[in-house]
Amino acid sequence: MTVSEQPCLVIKNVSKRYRSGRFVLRNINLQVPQGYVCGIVGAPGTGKTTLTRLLGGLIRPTTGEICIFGQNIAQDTPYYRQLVSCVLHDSALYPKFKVKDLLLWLQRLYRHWDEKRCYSLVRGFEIPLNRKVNQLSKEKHNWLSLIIALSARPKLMIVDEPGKELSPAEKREMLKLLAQDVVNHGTTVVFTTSIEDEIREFADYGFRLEAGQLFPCELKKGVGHEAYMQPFAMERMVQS
Ligand SMILES: Nc1ncnc2c1ncn2[C@@H]1O[C@H](COP(=O)(O)OP(=O)(O)OP(=O)(O)O)[C@@H](O)[C@H]1O
Repeated sequence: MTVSEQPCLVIKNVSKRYRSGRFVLRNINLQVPQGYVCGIVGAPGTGKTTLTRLLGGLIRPTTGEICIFGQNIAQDTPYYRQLVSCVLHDSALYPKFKVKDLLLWLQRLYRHWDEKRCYSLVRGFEIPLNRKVNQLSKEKHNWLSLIIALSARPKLMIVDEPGKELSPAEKREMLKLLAQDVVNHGTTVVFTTSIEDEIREFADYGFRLEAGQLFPCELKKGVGHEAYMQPFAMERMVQS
């Protein structure tokens, strides 16, 4: 397998049990190739946030391993942190920073930070630069989290229920923005949702999370996202 064919994300036999309870995820296997959108749909409480936090390296699997471009994320290297942006639906940004100071600080932190794009999105979504993060509305905070994640120019974006707290129109806009990033920059996107139609519209490949396991969703390919739809065998993504 050449480097370009190497999957962006590989989840191998991953299970997760919190100390206090049952297994939330059971022996999950998934491969996501570079430059595709993978959507995971699940009812409330099925483990979407748990999976997102595992992929973002925020918690550790009970068993199994997660590799990004062949590297196990348990090693937690700065290299990996530059490759991945993880946005949780309740992500908290530094509350006391003014937006402009936060962006300047992040710009120094991320090697591939795209300043031009960042300010263009900040202007486009009318994020007030002089306001403190904790004075932003929930909607603006949501947008800012996504803008920051995109501006870091990650190879892999992991987004937990994008736009969960936005209006349906804004939520669509957010999903479109993510899909555009795949077209324009070859980013790989993994997002979760509780709405199956979003998977049908925005994902190249979709999976249903149920009883701790992933099952492929039937997608009507070509509906609204022909531009970034390319043939790929789904069997290669889920291995049982
Ligand atoms: N830190 C934790 N400790 C113990 N149990 C937890 C913890 N976090 C989540 N859980 C449990 O794991 C299960 C899955 O939760 P999770 O938040 O991952 O699901 P979800 O699909 O994201 O739900 P929602 O759509 O409501 O956000 C739930 O039963 C939840 O109570």
